[in-house]
Amino acid sequence: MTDKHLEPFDAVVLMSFGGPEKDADVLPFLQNVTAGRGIPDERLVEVGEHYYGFGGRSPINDQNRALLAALEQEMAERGLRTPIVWGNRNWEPYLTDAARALAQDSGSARLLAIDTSAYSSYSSCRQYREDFAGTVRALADEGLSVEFDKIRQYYNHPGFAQAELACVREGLDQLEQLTGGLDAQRQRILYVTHSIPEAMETASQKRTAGYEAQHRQLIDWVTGELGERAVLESELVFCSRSGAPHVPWSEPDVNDRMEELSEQGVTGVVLVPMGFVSDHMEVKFDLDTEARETAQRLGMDFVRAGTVGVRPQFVAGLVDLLEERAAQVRGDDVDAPAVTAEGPLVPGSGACAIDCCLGAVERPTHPTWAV
Ligand SMILES: CC1=C(CCC(=O)O)c2cc3nc(cc4[nH]c(cc5[nH]c(cc1n2)c(C)c5CCC(=O)O)c(CCC(=O)O)c4C)C(CCC(=O)O)=C3C
Ligand SMILES: [Fe+2]
Repeated sequence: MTDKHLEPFDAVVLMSFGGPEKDADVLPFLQNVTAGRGIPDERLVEVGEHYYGFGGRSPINDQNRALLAALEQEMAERGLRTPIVWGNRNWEPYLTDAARALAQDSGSARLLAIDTSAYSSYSSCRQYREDFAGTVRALADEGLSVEFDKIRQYYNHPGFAQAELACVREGLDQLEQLTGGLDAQRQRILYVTHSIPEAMETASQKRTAGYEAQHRQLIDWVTGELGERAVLESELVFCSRSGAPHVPWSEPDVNDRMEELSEQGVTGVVLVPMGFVSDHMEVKFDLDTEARETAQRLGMDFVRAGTVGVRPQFVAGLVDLLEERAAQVRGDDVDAPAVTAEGPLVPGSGACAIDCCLGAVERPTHPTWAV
């Protein structure tokens, strides 16, 4: 096979949230996450307990190690020789350290980033671009020149969408096995994503369909693909709200909705964590622990569907997106497939422009796409 490179990039960076690895990491990690964000202390204590309950170790880092290895393998199989590294916002390995290591030899590096979040919002897109800006500045102070670009938000890329569809199909199979058959009257699919503040939702609508609407578009696509298997009604619910009680966040909460549905005679649910690419702490605690307890209390049949994780369609889709972005930056003609009406959210276009997902506070982002 001939060697290929993702020209003009020197390396790929898998960019994620980061998480603690042991008890002693939990507090400093939470301080990193919440610096200046106005999260009530009670909420921090509560979230700290979630991590201590899992030995102080977030599942997210091992999941990123697995994703990194899967991406490496997929790139190698395509003959792509561009190196790939991993960097985080809130814990080691930090993005700035990963970028420094890449730039140290030649004094500069041009990096193409994958973020581990699929939808458009400040938390899931723009904030990562602020991190890039922070790294660019920090390394400039050290005399190193780094530049970032990123792949598009991929909630409607066929790779992610097909992998999500596979998760839903498996979840339905499990509920069917558990209860002896799917029952349109008494069972529901609950698609779950991370709740965000209403102001963040509004900001996400500036240049795209918006965070919530993107989830709904993908749900509609999945429902269509399920065909005759689309027996159960489905809806979108939220988890992991963390703001002060008087600040509005996306609703309904998954537990509240399960209570309501139970009162209406629903006896079984499949939870599909479509807002998370792997089984993060939110999935392990808020769904596998808390929502499962809610189901037990209500006497409901409960299935938690998988996340896309390292499913081959998802991993191959991410590498397709690397090739797509590199081609766009080179100015080559390239197909940008998408399964929903919004179409591909091309970086640098309106979908991910300088004011995309910008809320009340403006902090510098990188790349500083002007359009
Ligand atoms: C949309 C979204 C995603 C999905 C997109 C993406 O993946 O990026 C996401 C991911 C994650 N969030 C995570 C952890 C936390 N998020 C917090 C706080 C917040 N999240 C928010 C939103 C999101 N968060 C928001 C609006 C806040 C309020 C404060 C703020 O505006 O920043 C807090 C503070 C305590 C609390 O209040 O919960 C923690 C500890 C972890 C790691 C989990 C692990 O360890 O496995 C992951 C992957
Ligand atoms: Fe979060």
